[in-house]
Amino acid sequence: MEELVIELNNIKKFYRKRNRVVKVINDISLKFKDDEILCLVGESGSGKTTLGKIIAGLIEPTEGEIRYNGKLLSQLKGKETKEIRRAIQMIHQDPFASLNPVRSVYQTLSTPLIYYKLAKDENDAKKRVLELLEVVDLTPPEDFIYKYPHQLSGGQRQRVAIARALTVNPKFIVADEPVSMVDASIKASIINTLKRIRREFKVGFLFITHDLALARLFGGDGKLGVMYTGRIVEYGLTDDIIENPKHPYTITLLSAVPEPDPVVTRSKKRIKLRSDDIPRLDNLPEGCHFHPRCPVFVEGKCDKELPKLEADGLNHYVACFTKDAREKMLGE
Ligand SMILES: Nc1ncnc2c1ncn2[C@@H]1O[C@H](COP(=O)(O)OP(=O)(O)OP(=O)(O)O)[C@@H](O)[C@H]1O
Repeated sequence: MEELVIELNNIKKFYRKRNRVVKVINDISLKFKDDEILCLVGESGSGKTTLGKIIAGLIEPTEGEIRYNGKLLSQLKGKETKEIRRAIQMIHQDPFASLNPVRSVYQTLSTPLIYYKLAKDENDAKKRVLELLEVVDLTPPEDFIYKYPHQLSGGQRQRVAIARALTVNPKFIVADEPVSMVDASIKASIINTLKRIRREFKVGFLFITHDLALARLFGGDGKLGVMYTGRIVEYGLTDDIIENPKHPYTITLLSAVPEPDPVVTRSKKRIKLRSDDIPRLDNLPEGCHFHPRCPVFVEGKCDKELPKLEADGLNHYVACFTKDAREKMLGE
């Protein structure tokens, strides 16, 4: 496969809980190539993980379609399906849960190599596993290859999970909050490893995080999608959105990012929302989902109509009726 184009058209994902419908993803359309860097940010419960799993083909949408190089998963032949599954790998949030406790690092990493016939024999598999451990900065690799998960720290386990994703030479990696559960002191070092992997292997990423500063650190040169209640409310170039946010929710998120300089932090305008409550996904408000909290909401409009994600500038898309939200919220 030369190039992989992933296309999501009007994706929805609903779960039924008792008698209620939980609307986790509410009409998302996106198109991107496997060499792109996309970050998804949003509060807990906004649907980031669910969207990541849909992209990786791990869960099916309730409505809408996902196409890989123009084809639906259901239209792919056996070999093609296997190829897509191999091309898109996922790194999960919790390195403790994602590794099998009774399998050594060697067993974890050699199994996919053998399954996909990427290693000729055991010797070849061992050589490749040692190389992969070097790639994820577990050095010297001989010290790690026969260890079990309980003998590794959280950060080391996450590095093994990254190596596992790399075993099958993926084209695109969905990294779901890959450093949220590791010690603060090693977050930056794992991010640096991922950035090097991005460059060296020319692999694209969907990087999921609730932390805008981290999105910028990893994907400042890529694109950013801001999610709220299962919708993308702002989408565009990461640096552009951070410098020039247009959606009231993005503006609010950015105003809450701490600055390294305490003087700047103190001088930053704190935005007062009309409410702090995130709407329930089984009882979403009519109109714009953000309107009950939005400081610039327009009565009779925002509580009645759901704004679409539309172009507002070059490569910048916003789902909001108010075009000067920043001026109104920050006085800029
Ligand atoms: N299998 C499921 N059944 C019912 N509800 C689910 C299921 N999976 C996810 N949800 C709900 O969907 C919502 C979005 O979950 P998701 O994990 O995608 O959000 P998220 O933005 O990644 O949040 P977090 O940062 O906390 O992981 C949550 O309210 C969650 O409880």
